[in-house]
Amino acid sequence: MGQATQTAFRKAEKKYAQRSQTPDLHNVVDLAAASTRAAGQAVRGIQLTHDLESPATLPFQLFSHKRPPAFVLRDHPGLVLIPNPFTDEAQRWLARKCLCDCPRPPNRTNLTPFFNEPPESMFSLAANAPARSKRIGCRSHEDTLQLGVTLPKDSFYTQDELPSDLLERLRWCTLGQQYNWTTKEYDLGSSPFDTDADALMRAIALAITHPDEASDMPASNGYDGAAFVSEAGIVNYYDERATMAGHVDKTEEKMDAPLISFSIGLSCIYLIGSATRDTEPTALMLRSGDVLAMCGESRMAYHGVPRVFAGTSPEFLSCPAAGDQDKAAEMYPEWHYFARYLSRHRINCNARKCS
Ligand SMILES: O=C(O)CCC(=O)C(=O)O
Ligand SMILES: [Fe+2]
Repeated sequence: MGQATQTAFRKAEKKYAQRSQTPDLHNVVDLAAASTRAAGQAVRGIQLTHDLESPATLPFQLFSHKRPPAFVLRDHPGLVLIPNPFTDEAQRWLARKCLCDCPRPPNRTNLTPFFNEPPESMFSLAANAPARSKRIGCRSHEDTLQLGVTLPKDSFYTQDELPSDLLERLRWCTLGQQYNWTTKEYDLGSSPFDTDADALMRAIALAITHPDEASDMPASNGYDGAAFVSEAGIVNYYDERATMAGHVDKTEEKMDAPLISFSIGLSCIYLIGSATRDTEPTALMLRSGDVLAMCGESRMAYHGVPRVFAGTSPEFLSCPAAGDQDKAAEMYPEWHYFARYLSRHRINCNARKCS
């Protein structure tokens, strides 16, 4: 696509993706850096309408405040941002969930069509002494074709591989109703949505219900959060060079419910535009723990991740001993495996109600 026909969204993607020099972050809305244009002009504070309650099943607090500060973007009605409401232990627990519990059968991953994935996640295998040296078998070409994808050109996907090498190629897993990236439909059956993750998403949906009642801003979220259930979700795994191109999530049958997400690990630039690629998007700095909800108008908006920033994972994730004393520790591999991964990756977990 030539310069003249490039959309405003694409231009912004290129600007933040370029690596030859540090991108100009002057216009990035960054709630943790008060010096940017963001703080005063781009966002407006809102009151959460319900307390953020931890699921009763958890032996520790998920949220550091019941009513943490929350914001909407003035130029993007319906985009709600709750800067990291989690305790450090909760972030570590969420990371463990996203790495050990989510990317395993019956949930599908980007590796599913090519490898006979064992019941454990690649992360758990890579962190386990006898398992880590055992190669995972690749599928036959017939099997791969039957699973509805084309055969890869990269020979990596046509030979047996070590769990640690597969982990480096893990890009996504699907939760609940399984999304088919080829047909762009939820037509690959369903697996149970993790109950704790669903409880967390519901707590957020409830807390952001009607935040604009008392203001003259356009309603940012008229959806009744009590009706929210996580029916489908995606966990995205980004290494330091990974990006997600601009898109609209519109497969869901009904689009009135918010799309809710949290991110763990490295910071990133998140672009949020409008219903067309022709509007210049707003760039947000998303940091570890940040919660984003796309409600109302912004549920239909183009968005993407053109840049992940190396070296930005917080100490309580990237320090090898950080999680050794956590309440969840005994169920999972030693923390130093997570620390190594989280110091080089960003994880985004999102949930949608489809019907
Ligand atoms: O990684 C993110 O923050 C965005 C993910 C996303 O847009 C998606 O999974 O549809
Ligand atoms: Fe998306």
